[in-house]
Amino acid sequence: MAKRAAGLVIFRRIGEQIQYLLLRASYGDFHWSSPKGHVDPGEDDFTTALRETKEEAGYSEEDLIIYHDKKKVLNYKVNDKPKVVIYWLAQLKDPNKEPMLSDEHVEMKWLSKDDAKRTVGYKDNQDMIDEFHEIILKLQ
Ligand SMILES: Nc1ncnc2c1ncn2[C@@H]1O[C@H](COP(=O)(O)OP(=O)(O)OP(=O)(O)OP(=O)(O)OP(=O)(O)OC[C@H]2O[C@@H](n3cnc4c(N)ncnc43)[C@H](O)[C@@H]2O)[C@@H](O)[C@H]1O
Repeated sequence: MAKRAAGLVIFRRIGEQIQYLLLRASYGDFHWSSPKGHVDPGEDDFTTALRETKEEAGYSEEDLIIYHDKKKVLNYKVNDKPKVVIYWLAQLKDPNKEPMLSDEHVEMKWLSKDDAKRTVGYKDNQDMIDEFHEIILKLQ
């Protein structure tokens, strides 16, 4: 069975700019991703996404506008085992509220779409950012 994780792709608006939050892992290949993590037994994906966002970035549901109908699913392999990651799009209400990191991450950045795509590196994640970005532009 595939390993399952869930999280939120969080963006903020700073003036005319749209920026995406990325966190850098404190382990392994020190990769960058949106807040997300393993779905615990009996937990639904959305509950996981909220819990992991609180644990990893310090943001609660009240800090965010969550677009429940804007969801993307990534499928990839980690150590040859399939993994599925479900992400919802979310906007940080107060763009000046900085995240509070846990010991799972060593660094955070707010990045433009193109810098976020470069930083995550993986094609499916880049495509997801593009798709979410188009959705955000239509929200304005
Ligand atoms: N590897 C590790 N070593 C030590 N402690 C660990 C660990 N992973 C988690 N932990 C610890 O385990 C505990 C439970 O964590 P928890 O967050 O609850 O569970 P998790 O499932 O491990 O969480 P994540 O899904 O966020 O894990 P990840 O960052 O490894 O996954 P990702 O898919 O991004 O990344 C996994 C790999 O896939 C790669 N990858 C990411 N995105 C893609 C993609 N789109 N396509 C292909 N490969 C990708 C990454 O570069 C990376 O190599 C925590 O204490 C945590 O610190």
